Amino acid sequence: MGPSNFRVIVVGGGPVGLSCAHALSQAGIDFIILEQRSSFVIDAGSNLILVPMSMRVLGQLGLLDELKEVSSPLNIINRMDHSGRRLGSMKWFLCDNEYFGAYPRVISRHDLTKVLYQSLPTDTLPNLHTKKKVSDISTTTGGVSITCTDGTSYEGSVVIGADGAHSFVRDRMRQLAIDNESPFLNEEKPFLTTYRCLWARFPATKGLPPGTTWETHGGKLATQLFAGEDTIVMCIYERLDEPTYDRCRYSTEDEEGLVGRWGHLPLTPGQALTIRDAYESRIQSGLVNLEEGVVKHWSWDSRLVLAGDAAHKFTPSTGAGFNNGIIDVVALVNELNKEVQAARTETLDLAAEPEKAQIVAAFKAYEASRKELVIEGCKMAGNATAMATWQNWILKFIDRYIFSMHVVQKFLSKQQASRTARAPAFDFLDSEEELAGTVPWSFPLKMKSGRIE
Ligand SMILES: Cc1cc2nc3c(=O)[nH]c(=O)nc-3n(C[C@H](O)[C@H](O)[C@H](O)COP(=O)(O)OP(=O)(O)OC[C@H]3O[C@@H](n4cnc5c(N)ncnc54)[C@H](O)[C@@H]3O)c2cc1C
Repeated sequence: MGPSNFRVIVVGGGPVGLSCAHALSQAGIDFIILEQRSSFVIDAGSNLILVPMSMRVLGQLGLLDELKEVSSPLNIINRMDHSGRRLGSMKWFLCDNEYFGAYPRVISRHDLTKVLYQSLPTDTLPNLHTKKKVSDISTTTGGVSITCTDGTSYEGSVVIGADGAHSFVRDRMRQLAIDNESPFLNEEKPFLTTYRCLWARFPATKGLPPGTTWETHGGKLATQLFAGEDTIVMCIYERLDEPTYDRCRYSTEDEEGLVGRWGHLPLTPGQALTIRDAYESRIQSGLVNLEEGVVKHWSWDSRLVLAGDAAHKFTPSTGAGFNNGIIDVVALVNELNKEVQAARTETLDLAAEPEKAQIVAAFKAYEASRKELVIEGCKMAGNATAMATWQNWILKFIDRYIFSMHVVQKFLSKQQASRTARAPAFDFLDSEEELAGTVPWSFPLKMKSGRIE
């Protein structure tokens, strides 16, 4: 950690907050993390898919080998309708192994957060605080001051809001915009929910080896099943009667109600495993609304900036949420690091802080580099969910007859590959290029091995 006066306060220690900790620590930028839960390792939640763009930067952070040990490669998604009729298969999610030399991987949220937390340098651990629910943020002439519900307070230069879809930092940004009569005003409720998702994790069963993936599609409801090493996760997407901007918390009775409505439907061919079978053998489950949208303004002045689900929310059908969150971290820390290094070099003072204008420019450059790709990704995820739940006859027709055509998948895979290739990597870290395939990354890494300059 550099002896700088520039200190970043990260609100939220979920997967994106922990990724910030790695990136800031590698850049030598002082930081603290404030997390409301009692642990950084999350023992709940659905599994996550890691795709090549995030695996590449996790490799730069030196975490890929460890993550590979606790994750399984995914290759083919098999698809059928609710009556068991095959709809064909596709590469997950249009991610062609040959393009980037890697299969996507399925990992439990527990293992992901465990690796992210336990691999942090020991000298940074005192900067990570649990049981700190942020309840107030004020901007000062020198930076920001944060208060938590237990009465403790923290001072810093900027705040990164990595505090999820219902972000407190985002609410505070809106209040500051209102107080200052600023045109940079976000909506009060930026995310629309059209679907809810019941997820459940249950013990691995015979006949579903790690990496097996099944989807079922049909009117109003779609399912996904991912087999990991020890457990299998199912996600059931149900379309709501009416889309809503309101937050909703569901109870176990609501979960049981959904299973009552749809429990007879198969997750795999031949009724071998139904939704009810999987739910009844669950280790954990949850029912959540699937918010969708991209926040209009990602930063406030030179003080507050959003990353991950706080800035954008995707339906999980394409596994895009965390994968985009970590790329936010890359783009944001690249920009901040540039300004911190420039301030240090100009003044020959390791404690120098960037000027306000430089931080504003860094935040704007970060947002500009991410927005377009994130909006595209969000639309794609929403379309995938709409198509799988046969939202109208056109989508049903495309899903049943067009999407499984090899030529269509090849075309879409190439488009997806060009989006992936545009994802940035850390520009201040060298790397072994482990993920090299037939599509060149548009952000070449400086190679330790000297293969690419
Ligand atoms: C069913 C399901 C399946 C998914 N599958 C995938 C997938 O396959 N691939 C993928 O990439 N993504 C997937 N996602 C999305 C992924 O889970 C999210 O995008 C990811 O968790 C976002 O990380 P985050 O750190 O931004 O937010 P979160 O994970 O929500 O973490 C935010 C953190 O901030 C803390 N916090 C909140 N408020 C405060 C406060 N006031 N003070 C202090 N701390 C606070 C919270 O406790 C939490 O730890 C899925 C989501 C769902 C619901």
